[in-house]
Amino acid sequence: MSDDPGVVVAVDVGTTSSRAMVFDHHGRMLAIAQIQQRQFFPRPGWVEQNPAELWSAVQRVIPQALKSAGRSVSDVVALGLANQRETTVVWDRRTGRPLAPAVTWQDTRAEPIVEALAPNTDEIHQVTGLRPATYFAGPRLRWLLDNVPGLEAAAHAGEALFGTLESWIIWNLTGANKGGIHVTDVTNASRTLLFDLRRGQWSNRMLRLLDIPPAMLPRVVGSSEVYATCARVLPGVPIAGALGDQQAALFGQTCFSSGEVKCTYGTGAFVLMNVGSAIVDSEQGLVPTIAYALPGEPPVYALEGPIAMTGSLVQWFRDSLGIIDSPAEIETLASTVTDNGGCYIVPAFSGLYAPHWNSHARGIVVGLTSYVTKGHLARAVLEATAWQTADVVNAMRIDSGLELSKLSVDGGMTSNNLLMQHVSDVANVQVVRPFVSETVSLGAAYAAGLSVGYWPDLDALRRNRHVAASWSPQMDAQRKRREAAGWRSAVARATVEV
Ligand SMILES: Nc1ncnc2c1ncn2[C@@H]1O[C@H](COP(=O)(O)OP(=O)(O)O)[C@@H](O)[C@H]1O
Ligand SMILES: O=P(O)(O)OC[C@H](O)CO
Repeated sequence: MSDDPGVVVAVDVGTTSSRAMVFDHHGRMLAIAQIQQRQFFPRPGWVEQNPAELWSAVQRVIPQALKSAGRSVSDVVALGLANQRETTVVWDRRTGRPLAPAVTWQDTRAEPIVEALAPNTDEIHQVTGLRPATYFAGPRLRWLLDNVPGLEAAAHAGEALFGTLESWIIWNLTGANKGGIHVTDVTNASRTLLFDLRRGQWSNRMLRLLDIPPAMLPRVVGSSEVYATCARVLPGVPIAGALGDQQAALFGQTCFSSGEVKCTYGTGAFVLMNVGSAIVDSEQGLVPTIAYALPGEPPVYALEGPIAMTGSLVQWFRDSLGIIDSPAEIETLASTVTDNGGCYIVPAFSGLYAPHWNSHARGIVVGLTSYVTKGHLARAVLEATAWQTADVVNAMRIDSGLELSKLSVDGGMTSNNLLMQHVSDVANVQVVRPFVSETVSLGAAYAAGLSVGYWPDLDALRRNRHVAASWSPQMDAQRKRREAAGWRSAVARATVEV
């Protein structure tokens, strides 16, 4: 008899791509398959995706990854999911067809709905832990109910369903119109503005405030339990874990203890700190959220600083300005100079998220003189990510009263050494990158593997973690003070309403 324990498959439905990965018992990634997916920008501030395209990507990446790992469906002990959060999907219960485009987390069309919630901000904050913003799913669901013909009536009749992307994918994996289950994991639910963070259930008050028909809501489930078995793609395999991608990264980084912090650098950047079993409220513009919920245990909470624009500023530098041909080139260009030449870029292209939360702020480049070269601009692009991280980490220090000396990092931008050094310098932390940098998928795999007993406990996951690189603060204090003042002044100018 074989003593092969099998493999766990994880799928990460991200913003720019969907990926599937195959992991072994040591948490090693055996194979990855990835498909880029489109974003649509039909009007200023609108960012949509096609739910059918995302589901089709999932259907293709899973078999591709299994094939390149040399494994078959019968080797897969569990499937875990991670997803871009807050993105809103509505579909028809009978046909399984989407009733509208997916309205993504970056979309600001629900601004008027959010503004109308302003008088109730304190109460909303009390219930959901969140302050109204277009970032969260609930207001854009209200927008869809107002604007998609027939949706409101279908929702009241229980024929139209709402979900974030893990709901949509689980629905499809478990049989679409024939018996698909309609669930959402608790970490995704906590990002809707419809969820009572303390009670761990949908909030009747919020549903009334946004006038959301309860019949369209998914059932809330934990992050690490068997929800159902797949009817399609991986027939018979238990779907055993699901988390929003940033919570998955926290889990994959094995930040299981209170005070441990990670930052994932992709399109945007998301700093999450495990705060343990009690909600920590923020005076500093951070977002209390659910980190994960394991079976039979109370939920673990996190404090989050979402940053809207980091890697996407590098993409803009490449695609709109054409100064580089690939993201990796920005490091070479930035290394042609030793500092930013007095130039700062605040990438508030669609406002600023944490800790400023200013939806009127707009992007700004300050300090231009004839001295500034494209090398300085490249540096300013990278430094914008570092300073935004520092702003969030400093807010976390104040809210938590902790020193926060270590930051675990992952995501596409962490291959940039100059950037990682700058993060370490300006946030005054030791930056640590683990060997498996695909921590979103790893976290989803861990949640799924734990619930089927593939891994026995959190300690087994901690033992799988190996550090690949680390950076310690090196910048002299005087330069740091000068540059911090430059950044603060640039942010102040970006937030002046024009
Ligand atoms: N070497 C690099 N230096 C700076 N930015 C990079 C580098 N490599 C990738 N990026 C940026 O990282 C992002 C891709 O990271 P990824 O983790 O795949 O993002 P996501 O999960 O949001 O799709 C892109 O926005 C890209 O511009
Ligand atoms: O798909 P990503 O990596 O850009 O993540 C998006 C976040 O979940 C939005 O909150």
